[in-house]
Amino acid sequence: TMAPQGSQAPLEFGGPLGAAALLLLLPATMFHLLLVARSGPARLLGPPPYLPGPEELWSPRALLLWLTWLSLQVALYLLPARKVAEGQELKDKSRLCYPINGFQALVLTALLVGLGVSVGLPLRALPEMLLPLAFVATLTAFIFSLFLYMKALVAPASALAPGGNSGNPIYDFFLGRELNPRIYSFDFKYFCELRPGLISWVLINLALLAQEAELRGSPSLAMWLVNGFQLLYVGDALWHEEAVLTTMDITHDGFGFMLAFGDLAWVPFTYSLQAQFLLYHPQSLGLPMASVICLINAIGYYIFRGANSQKNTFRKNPSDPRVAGLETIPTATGRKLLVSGWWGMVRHPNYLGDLIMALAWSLPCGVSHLLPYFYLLYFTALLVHREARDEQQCLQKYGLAWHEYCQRVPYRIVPYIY
Ligand SMILES: NC(=O)C1=CN([C@@H]2O[C@H](COP(=O)(O)OP(=O)(O)OC[C@H]3O[C@@H](n4cnc5c(N)ncnc54)[C@H](OP(=O)(O)O)[C@@H]3O)[C@@H](O)[C@H]2O)C=CC1
Ligand SMILES: CC(C)CCC[C@@H](C)[C@H]1CC=C2C3=C(CC[C@@]21C)[C@@]1(C)CC[C@H](O)C[C@@H]1CC3
Repeated sequence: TMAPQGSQAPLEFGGPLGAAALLLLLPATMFHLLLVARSGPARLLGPPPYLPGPEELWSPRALLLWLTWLSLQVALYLLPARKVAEGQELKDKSRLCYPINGFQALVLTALLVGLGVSVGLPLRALPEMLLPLAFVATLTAFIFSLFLYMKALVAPASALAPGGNSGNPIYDFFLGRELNPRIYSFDFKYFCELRPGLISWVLINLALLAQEAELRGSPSLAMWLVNGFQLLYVGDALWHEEAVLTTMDITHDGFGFMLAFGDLAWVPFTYSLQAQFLLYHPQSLGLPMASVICLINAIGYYIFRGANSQKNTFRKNPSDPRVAGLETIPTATGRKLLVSGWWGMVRHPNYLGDLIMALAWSLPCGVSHLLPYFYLLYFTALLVHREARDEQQCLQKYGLAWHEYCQRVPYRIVPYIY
C-alpha cells in the first residue's frame, strides 16, 4: 500500500506552527551566530552586526568545495567496512544492514587532508568561507528534504515513521516522513547522522586553529583545548558508530528537514562556534585553569562513555560479566531495565556527562561573553526536550515497569536537581 496521510500520532515541536517557526528560526540562528562570532562585541543577544548581501552568501567555490566534500564522504561510506551491523527490528519484522566504517572515514579524511596540506591546500582559507559554505549547506538541506518528502509519497506505508505523516505538508516536511530512506543499500539518514557533519565540524575547528597559528604565531592554549575536546567527542562517536542504530533518530524519527539541516549545516557551523569565537577573540588561559577545564571534560567524558557503554553492553548481552551483577527490573516486553550502576543514578546519566563536557568546551573562552555558552544553553534545551520524548516512548514500550523505574530512580538528568 502507498503512504497514508493524516496519521494519529500526537504532534510534536508545537505542531505545524512550531515546525514552520523552526524552519526559519534554525537557519536564522545559525547565520546570526556565524556573523556575531566574528564581530567585535560578539553579542549573542541583540541584532547581528550587519546583514550579509548575496555576494557574501553565494560563492561557486563554496558550492564546489561542499559538493566535493559530500562526494568524498559518500565514497568513504561505500568503501568496504570492518563490520556490517543489523539495525533494530522494523514494523515488517525485517532488519536493515549498516556498514560500520565511520571511524575509518575519519582517519582516511585526516590522511587526505594532511596530504592536501602538504602539497599546498590552503586549510587556513576555510574560516573565510564559513558563511558561503553554511549557505550552500542550508540550501542542500532544503533541496534534499524536498527530495525526501517526495520520495516518501511513493514509499510503502510500512516504510513511514510514526510521526511526520500528519498530512500537514510543513510539519511533515520538517519532521520527515520516511523512517529509513534508501537508494539500494545507501541509507541517507544513517550516512548524514554522523559523517559529513561531525567530520566537517572538526575540520573547521582545525582550520580555525591553523588560521590562529598564522595570525598569532602559534595556536592558543584555549584553541588547543577546544580542538582536543571536540575531536575526542567526534572520534568517540565514530568509533562507537554502531550505537547510533539504537538512537531515536534512527529508530523513531523520519528523515526530514530537522535532521537533514541539523546533520549537514547546524552541527558543523554552530558546534564549531567556540573555535570561531576564539579566532576573533583570543583568550589568555593559564595552565592551572586549563588543568581544571581538562578535569571537567574528563569527568564528563567518563560519565558519558561509562553510561553509554554500560547500556550498550547490557542490551547486547545482559549476562556479560561487566553488567551481569547490576540490578534490573523486568518488563512485559522481555527486555530488562537497569536500576543500578550509571542508570540507577539518574534516568539519563549519558546526558549529564554530555552536558558537563559542553561546559568544558565553553570555559576556555572565558566568562566575558555569553556567545561561547550558546552550545551549552541550546544543548540543555535539546536534551531536556529529548529526554521528555524518550520518556514518552519508554512509557509506551514498558508501561508499569517504566513507572517503577521512575519511582526507583526519581531524577532525570541531574541528581537531586532535575
Ligand atoms: N551532541 C549532540 O548534539 C547530541 C548528543 N546526543 C548524545 O547521544 C547519546 C545517545 O542519546 P539518545 O539517542 O538520546 O538515547 P539514549 O542513549 O539515552 O537511549 C535511550 C534509550 O535507552 C534505553 N534505556 C533507558 N533507560 C534504560 C535503563 N535504565 N536500562 C536499560 N536501557 C535503558 C531505552 O531504550 P531501549 O529500552 O529500547 O533500549 C531508551 O529509549 C547520548 O549520550 C546523548 O548525550 C544526543 C543528541 C544530540
Ligand atoms: C537543528 C535541530 C535543533 C536539531 C538537530 C539535531 C541534531 C543536530 C542532533 C540529533 C541527534 C544527534 C546526535 C548526535 C549529533 C547531533 C545530532 C545529529 C551525535 C552523533 C553526537 C555524538 C554522540 O556520541 C552520538 C550522537 C547521536 C545523536
